[in-house]
Amino acid sequence: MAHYGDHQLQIYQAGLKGARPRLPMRMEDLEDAAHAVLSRESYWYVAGGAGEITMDANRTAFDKYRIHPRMLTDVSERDLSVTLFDRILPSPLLLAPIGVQSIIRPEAELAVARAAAATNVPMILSTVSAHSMERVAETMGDAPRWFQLYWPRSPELAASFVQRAEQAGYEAVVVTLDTKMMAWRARDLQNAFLPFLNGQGLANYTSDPWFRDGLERPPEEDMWPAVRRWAGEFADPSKTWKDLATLREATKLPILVKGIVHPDDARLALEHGVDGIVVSNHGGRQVDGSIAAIDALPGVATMVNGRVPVLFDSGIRTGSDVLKAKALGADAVLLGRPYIWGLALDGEDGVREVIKRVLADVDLTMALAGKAQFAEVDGSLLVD
Ligand SMILES: Cc1cc2nc3c(=O)[nH]c(=O)nc-3n(C[C@H](O)[C@H](O)[C@H](O)COP(=O)(O)O)c2cc1C
Ligand SMILES: CCCCC(=O)C(=O)O
Repeated sequence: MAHYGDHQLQIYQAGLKGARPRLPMRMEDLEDAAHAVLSRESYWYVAGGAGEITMDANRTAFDKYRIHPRMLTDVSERDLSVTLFDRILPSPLLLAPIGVQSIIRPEAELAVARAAAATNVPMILSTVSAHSMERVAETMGDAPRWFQLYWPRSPELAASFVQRAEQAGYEAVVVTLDTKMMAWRARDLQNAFLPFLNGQGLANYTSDPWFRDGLERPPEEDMWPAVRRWAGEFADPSKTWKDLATLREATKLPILVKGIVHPDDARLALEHGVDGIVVSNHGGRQVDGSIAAIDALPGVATMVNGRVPVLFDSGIRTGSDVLKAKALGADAVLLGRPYIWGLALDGEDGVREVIKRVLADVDLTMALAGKAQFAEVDGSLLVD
């Protein structure tokens, strides 16, 4: 039986022929290598946060939780699969929605989509992608994909987005709640860099009939009216829980909410009929000084109590992070910045390689901790 961990042997075997890994193995070195090839503006747009306190805490908080390995269990046949919304996925990993990937490479989300499809890891496409959701879907065949919604001000545009997504074979809608506006981000302000203002990341808007209708000039001739309209449409700070009902009417797809860190919001989300929750603090990019995402997970998971899937992101870098998140109540996790470093360094191949490494690490760490089934990892994996 093939296992994700076999990737380890492939790397050693290539070494026998004198080949060293193309991408640095340690996550920190991977990020440093990406830093070296990207422009200052692009690197900091991805690496930066709303200050550094929560971004750092997202990593260091994992250290508080320690795995307590068990010996002499049969781990010869391992299974990392999870079932989400009736689809069996071979692993518990999804790609977090990351917008405006054209600042990294022009092929952007198309390269990521191909890597996701090749590894059967669902891609969650951002609303603010550089390529339209239809174009991305075309590159993916039947491979699983979800659509992340930045919930526009106009109900017409919101409905159009989710219906286009449904039409293009996206299997779930992830509504991001933590970005009603962009945080104060010192790195980007220092670089005076906001890629949307020169028209990047607007493909889903400029390809939308409703959005185009309201423009005095087509974006192909003049991007500025589209940018202005986007700035007005992007989000609506007046939205509240009751508005979820209008989204619910617009699509049959499962709706998840992303950005939940408080158990009371998990309760409200359930009361308003969501189909899943993503515990996330947006990688520390929105509220600096807020709770580390992994510390928010147990309270949310307890509140949800298995009624809907709970996903987790913000700080996932290694196999043990994935296992800790599962032990603390997540059904699956989203990988964020690391795949962007893979994209920066080696395009589609780089993204695929980063995914394979994380999954190899999950597989080996799980086995060495004494578990054969990811689905069976629970709180008993951790030191009390
Ligand atoms: C450059 C960048 C762009 C992002 N764009 C989006 C987005 O368009 N939609 C969204 O819901 N989250 C977005 N996020 C947040 C990610 O989905 C995810 O929550 C975050 O990256 C997790 O933190 P980590 O990458 O440090 O693990 C973005 C994150 C980064 C780094
Ligand atoms: C306008 C916000 C878009 C991208 C995003 O979510 C981020 O940069 O964190």
